Amino acid sequence: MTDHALLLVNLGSPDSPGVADVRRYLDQFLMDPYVIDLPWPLRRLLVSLILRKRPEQSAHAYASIWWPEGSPLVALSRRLQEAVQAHWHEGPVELAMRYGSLSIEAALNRLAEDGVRRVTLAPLYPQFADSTVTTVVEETRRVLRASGLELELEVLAPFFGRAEYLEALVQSARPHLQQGFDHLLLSFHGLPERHLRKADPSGRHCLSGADCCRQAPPEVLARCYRAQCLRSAEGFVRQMGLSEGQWSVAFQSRLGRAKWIGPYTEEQLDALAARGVKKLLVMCPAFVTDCIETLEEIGQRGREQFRAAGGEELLLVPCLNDHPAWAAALAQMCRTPA
Ligand SMILES: C=CC1=C(C)c2cc3[nH]c(cc4nc(cc5[nH]c(cc1n2)c(C)c5CCC(=O)O)C(CCC(=O)O)=C4C)c(C)c3C=C
Ligand SMILES: [Fe+2]
Ligand SMILES: [Fe+2]
Repeated sequence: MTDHALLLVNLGSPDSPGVADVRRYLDQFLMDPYVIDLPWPLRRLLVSLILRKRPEQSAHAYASIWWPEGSPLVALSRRLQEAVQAHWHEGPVELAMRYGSLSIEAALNRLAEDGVRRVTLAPLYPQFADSTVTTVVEETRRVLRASGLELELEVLAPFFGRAEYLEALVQSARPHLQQGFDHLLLSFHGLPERHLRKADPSGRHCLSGADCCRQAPPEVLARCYRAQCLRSAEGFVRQMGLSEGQWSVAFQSRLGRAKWIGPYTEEQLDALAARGVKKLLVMCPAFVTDCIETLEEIGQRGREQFRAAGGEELLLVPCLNDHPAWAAALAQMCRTPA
């Protein structure tokens, strides 16, 4: 059987670190109603305000991490695609980006032309959020409806707690942890608190108390990004054999003035340095490929901040990228996607 394809979808990057390309990319990304969840006129107004200064700042940040092959996120996703293909014999493995170049539409058209009948869609996000997973799934469904392509679609569910993902994380991170460290910070991408409340099917569990994520019932856990991040972190440290006090969780990449889920990575970097942590390891398990948020925000700005606060060394643990254990794990999870 060679008619069952995989479609890997990551977030996407600007075409270049030039200000015009970054502005176009940010406009498409932030105008997605799953990312900035305001009615269109307000969203347009807010995004236009953000686009007055942000493209210059982000372009500078992108330029500092750009590779000869282009954006690290896109280049690493391509390498992952090739590595997964070696484990997936049921059909082609395609790659698309939700924003910017490499559209989902073009990928689906290529698959249909190749005679594919069945597609397993793998949003490359371990934890569920409307701003990542839902927007990818909805865009894929929209393209299928609009094009009339007759492709049977299955979706890989968020894999935050799956043994295959956690084991790959352990195998890729272990050599870095073996170098020794005072503390391990697991820094996840942040999310506005409003998004968490909106996704809560009970309408009252999320953010109801300091420990709500640890007591989330299954239907809440299935939709709560913060609870899923904590499960990933706990699963990873358990399998690594770390003890309490050696590690903590924080959330990075806050944008705008609204309240985001905490604790905030920026504040934790100062707090850890003040507590006497000298050698800090940071890993970012919400990202499967390294990107501006890991390489620049943590690897450059975070490192400077930690050192200025009295720390000596901040080491960034690479994301899963195209690690052989991860490529095998992803193919295996796609065989039982639900
Ligand atoms: C309201 C704004 C944002 C939400 C909500 C958000 C959620 C979210 N994002 C990721 C993963 C990635 N985000 C990346 C970049 C990025 N994210 C935002 C804003 C929100 N993200 C911005 C404005 C940017 C662009 C960079 C910048 O200007 O700072 C990336 C990296 C892209 C790259 O090219 O390298 C990833 C990956 C997750 C997982 C998530 C929700 C949980
Ligand atoms: Fe983001
Ligand atoms: Fe929650």
